[in-house]
Amino acid sequence: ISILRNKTKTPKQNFQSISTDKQSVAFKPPVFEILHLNKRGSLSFLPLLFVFHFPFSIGASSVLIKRGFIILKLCKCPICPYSGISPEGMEIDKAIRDCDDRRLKTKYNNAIYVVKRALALYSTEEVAFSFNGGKDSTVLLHILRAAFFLHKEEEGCSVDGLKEFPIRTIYFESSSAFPEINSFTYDMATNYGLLMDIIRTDFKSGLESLLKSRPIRAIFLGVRIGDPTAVGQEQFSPSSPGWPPFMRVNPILDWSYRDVWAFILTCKVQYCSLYDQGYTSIGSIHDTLPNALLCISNSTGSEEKFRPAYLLSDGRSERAGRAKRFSPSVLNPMSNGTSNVDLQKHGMLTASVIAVGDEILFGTVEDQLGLSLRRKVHSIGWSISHTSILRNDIDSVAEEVELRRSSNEMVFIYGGVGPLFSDATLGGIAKAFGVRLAPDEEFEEYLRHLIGEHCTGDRNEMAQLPEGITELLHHEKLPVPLIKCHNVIVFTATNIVELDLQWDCLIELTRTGDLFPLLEPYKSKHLTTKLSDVEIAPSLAKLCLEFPDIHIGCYRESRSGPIIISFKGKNEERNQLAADALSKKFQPGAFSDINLNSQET
Ligand SMILES: Cc1cc2nc3c(=O)[nH]c(=O)nc-3n(C[C@H](O)[C@H](O)[C@H](O)COP(=O)(O)O)c2cc1C
Ligand SMILES: Nc1ncnc2c1ncn2[C@@H]1O[C@H](COP(=O)(O)OP(=O)(O)OP(=O)(O)O)[C@@H](O)[C@H]1O
Ligand SMILES: [Mg+2]
Repeated sequence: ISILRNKTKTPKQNFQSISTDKQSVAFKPPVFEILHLNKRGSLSFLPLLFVFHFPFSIGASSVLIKRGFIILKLCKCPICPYSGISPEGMEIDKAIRDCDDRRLKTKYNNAIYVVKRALALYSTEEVAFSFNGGKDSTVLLHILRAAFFLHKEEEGCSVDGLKEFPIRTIYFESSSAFPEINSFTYDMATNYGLLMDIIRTDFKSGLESLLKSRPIRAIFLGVRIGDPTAVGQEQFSPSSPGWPPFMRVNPILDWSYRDVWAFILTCKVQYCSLYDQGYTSIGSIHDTLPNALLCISNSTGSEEKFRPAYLLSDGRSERAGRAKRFSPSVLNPMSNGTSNVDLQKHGMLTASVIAVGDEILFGTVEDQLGLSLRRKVHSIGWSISHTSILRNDIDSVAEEVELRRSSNEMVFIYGGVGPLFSDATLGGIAKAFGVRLAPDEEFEEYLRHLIGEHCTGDRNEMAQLPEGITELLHHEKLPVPLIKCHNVIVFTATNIVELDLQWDCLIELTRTGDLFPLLEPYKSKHLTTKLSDVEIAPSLAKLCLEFPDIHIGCYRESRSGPIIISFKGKNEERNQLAADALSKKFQPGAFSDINLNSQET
């Protein structure tokens, strides 16, 4: 205003401020000053005013000027001394306090609480904010700014005049990011004075080098419970094994899709333009499309139009526009050009059996299910390539499932399914397939019948299944259906009787449906000998080459006792031929038949 007075050389009294409207919109509130120009003078000062003080947008409609008014709209500007974190951080707080959305208020207060606890635990230099311009990290940006302000206020420190937001911001920039995301991220950095660390390598190595150069101990992330990467995380979760050590702080972990949009719209904060074009969750340009559920169908066949992201009614479909991460051949192991018939003919199908449970791993309980399950799988003619026992840990399960599902036709997994904190199996499977755990209404219905009134917690949380990849296998004899996620079948059995029932139902469903092929069962033949291992070793090695279709195994029950040789194949005659071939290489009577088959079924 003083510049205006000087430029126009209008006496001070000629300008009269007739109204000041400080609007409480989110962030740098535009301040309107309407000045009344008593004596109409030259308007040439107006362009000059723009040049000299461009952060302010100056409106002066000719009508108004004729009537002697000039409107000055004083807005936020990155280089303007009025920029900074105060009082805008408070504008968010005020917007939430003034709204009537009680759920949003609770979510907001919890998120603020988490940030404030983190700021109490770590110094400002020790925390960082991982920002990618997405809607969730946009929400987090504003929560961080508000919480920082509140935290400093509680500490009795003033943040007035701070031009930069002191929590360092990390952005992993990638050439496959949407340009809109990139420019929005940079715009936000400028608008809010974010101190950016731009990293152009992958997350893990980028963080490794960042943590070497900065004293960062905790990183704020906009991860939400529905995200695949949220599986197993809490509001404070140490980074995973194999990652550099830091605390992942997830203040909006419990926010739903609706909560995110309620916040953005209530606080009227800016968000990336892609969300107005039907994108509901944004990955890379290679794997993200607008959400088809927001498509406005048009009969003319012209370009498709999409409604904005905040109109998506069911947040569970948030990631519908994101492509899944696995290849079709892994998705359907039978679709890699080899037909079921071919595979069956050659009896080449392999399965892995995975047990999940600390109690099994540490030997606290005897794992009878594993033995029984391996025999069952073998009895349908499948070969077992691997069996493993895992800790109750989502990352361990995810890693193993990912490895086994891609190298085997089927994976059978048991243990660790249920509502306990230690039940990591379904979360691990979800993570292995790159999907999130989401409440499943159908499964919830079964649980409702089963648990009924005994349920104290949120049944919805118990009924969370890997989203978009789960098939429930119903059988009238089963109180709860079996869970199949592509080529991974989950048994919920906790003892042999339950496993027997689940297995029998599965086989019945397989016979009637097309879950997986049932193959010609293996047949075994066993010989025993008192010859030493050194004596028989060369002949056995040769035999393996002569009978590649037969699995020839050799073991002993005690160091000094006889050796047992097993022949396992789909054809009894071939087993016999191999056994005869071995016997012929030694003195008659060196080997005798032994019947062990009763143990095998
Ligand atoms: C700051 C930061 C920390 C991360 N920490 C971990 C971690 O501790 N463990 C992990 O498995 N992934 C970690 N990630 C990777 C994410 O879980 C996830 O893979 C990544 O955000 C890519 O997700 P998208 O494929 O859905 O885009 C981290 C990512 C970021 C940005
Ligand atoms: N490239 C990245 N740079 C910095 N942080 C990232 C990056 N990608 C992911 N993050 C962190 O992980 C969180 C979750 O990522 P996600 O892809 O779900 O983005 P978002 O912000 O949630 O947006 P949306 O779900 O709409 O894609 C982000 O909020 C952010 O904290
Ligand atoms: Mg997200």
